[in-house]
Amino acid sequence: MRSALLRSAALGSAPPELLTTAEMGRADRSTIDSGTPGIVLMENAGRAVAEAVMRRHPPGSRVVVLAGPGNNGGDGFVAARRLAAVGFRVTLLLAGAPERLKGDAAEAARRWTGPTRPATPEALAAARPHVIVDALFGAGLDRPVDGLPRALIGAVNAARADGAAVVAVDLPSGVNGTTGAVMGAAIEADESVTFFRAKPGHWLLPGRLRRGRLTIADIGIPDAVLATVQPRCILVGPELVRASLPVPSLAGHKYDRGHVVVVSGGGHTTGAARLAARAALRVGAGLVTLASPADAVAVNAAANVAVMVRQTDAAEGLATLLEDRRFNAVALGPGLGVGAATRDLVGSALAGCRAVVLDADALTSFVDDPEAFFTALRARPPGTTVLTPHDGEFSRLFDKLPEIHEASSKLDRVRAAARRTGAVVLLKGADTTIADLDGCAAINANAPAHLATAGAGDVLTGLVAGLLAQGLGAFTAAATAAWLHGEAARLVGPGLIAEDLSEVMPSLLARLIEPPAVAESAHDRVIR
Ligand SMILES: NC(=O)C1=CN([C@@H]2O[C@H](COP(=O)(O)OP(=O)(O)OC[C@H]3O[C@@H](n4cnc5c(N)ncnc54)[C@H](OP(=O)(O)O)[C@@H]3O)[C@@H](O)[C@H]2O)[C@@H](O)CC1
Ligand SMILES: Nc1ncnc2c1ncn2[C@@H]1O[C@H](COP(=O)(O)OP(=O)(O)O)[C@@H](O)[C@H]1O
Ligand SMILES: [K+]
Repeated sequence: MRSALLRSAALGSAPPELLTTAEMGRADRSTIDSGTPGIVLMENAGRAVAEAVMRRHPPGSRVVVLAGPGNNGGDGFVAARRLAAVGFRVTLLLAGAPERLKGDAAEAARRWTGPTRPATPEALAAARPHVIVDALFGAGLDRPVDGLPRALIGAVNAARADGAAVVAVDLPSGVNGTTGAVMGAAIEADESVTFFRAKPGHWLLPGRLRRGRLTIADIGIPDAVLATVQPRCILVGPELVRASLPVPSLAGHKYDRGHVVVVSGGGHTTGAARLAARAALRVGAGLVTLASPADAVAVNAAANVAVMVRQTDAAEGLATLLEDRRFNAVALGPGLGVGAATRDLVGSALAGCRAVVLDADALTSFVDDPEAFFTALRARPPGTTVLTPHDGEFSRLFDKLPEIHEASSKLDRVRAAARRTGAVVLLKGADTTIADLDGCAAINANAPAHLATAGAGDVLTGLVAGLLAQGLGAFTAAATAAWLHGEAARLVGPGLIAEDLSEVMPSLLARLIEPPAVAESAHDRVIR
């Protein structure tokens, strides 16, 4: 399933693969080794940057190209030449000595025939630019910025605050393309023009907040290099979701679409499980049952119609219920409370091979002895378990582990957690990140900020469970659910409350799922 999702990446219109800076380096090298000279790639990159400037600014505008000492600076020299050729008033400021330029960047500098001045904050301010092309650092940024580069970054941001537009080459200087981290200081761009594929740092926070609009330019690197590079991370998008969503068969029945059990909290905390249960049903599970402690049965029964309610007393009750193998996905955590009773319920759910999604209190209940929990998770069949922590739950459970403590990005933290638990881990947020045991990862970035509202996470748990019940593997279910969740929030818009998310699911799914072709009958023709 997971590999199907990664394969289906090729079907989408916006390329979903996200390349680390190391992977991008391999893509460049592989293209160059196949006969395209590096200077051709650089010329194409610089032209794409110049075109981005031309799209929004008239000739005659004052442009400062701030070029750094590497190939990012080389792209800047090309952009400067192209902009000057069509009437832009270009000032080229170089950070570093011209004789330090090497290879393609040195060649691009030779092709620039205008003056090259030393880059200083004063020179930048004196040029009074309408537009700044930020070609200081791109993929080669490998340490925190300090000294002159830091002062230059400050000067660019000050000029932007005064009205200059900033177009970043590849990445805003100071943003790490692989991790999205700001390395000491970073430029704030209005647009970033990157090449071949986006990088994780364009989508992970805080990099995403610095890059402005993202333009991905074709610079002549063929898609075929992806077979060599084998990227391990994708951006979830509609094409991937469309390819993964289960389509019910005309000949099928509700049990073909799975039966979800959502475990309810006690009489005063049933809302979270109800939100999850309704979402599981809305996303297409054939049946959903709320497993309720005795004191919650009445309230759950009164508040549900299509969702069924069964009394299940504690962990033993859940274990007995789950002896019926038709219950093929279990969701638990929301509203359960933290403690031994929840740990026991999780134990009942994890026994056996049905799919399980654990959220909220089902995670927090294990913070005092995470190792026992991880051992139980690792014993499960691969691709059957999803954990959906928010930042707080993730930190409580994982942050004591050195490999997670030391990870340099959200992507690496989630990958390390997935490796440690064997489960698919989905770490929520504006840059929701999902990873599996093998390091396959996905970032989902379509969620609007108003999705951060009480109960939204419970709905996500239900969506994951509903998709697991319909047979999706854990990675695909988690990635698909995250995108549907974000998109539902966008459809509802500001004012969203968690209940709304499930209610827009039908119109959202209708846009994604092609109904199966129905054989036309004679009767249909007569009526027409
Ligand atoms: N490869 C290709 O064919 C193509 C590549 N393309 C372009 O190349 C870009 C990558 O180029 P790149 O690898 O040369 O790295 P780049 O971002 O210019 O920076 C390296 C320089 O910065 C320096 N430096 C780093 N950190 C620093 C710090 N904190 N503070 C101070 N200095 C620091 C570092 O210095 P050093 O470590 O040597 O002291 C080195 O000199 C990529 O983003 C894209 O725009 C396109 O043209 C398409 C074809
Ligand atoms: N700034 C944000 N932008 C977009 N989505 C967000 C943001 N912050 C949180 N979310 C999303 O909102 C949901 C909140 O879930 P969670 O924290 O579990 O809340 P609850 O426990 O109230 O259900 C998650 O899906 C998360 O990804
Ligand atoms: K840059």
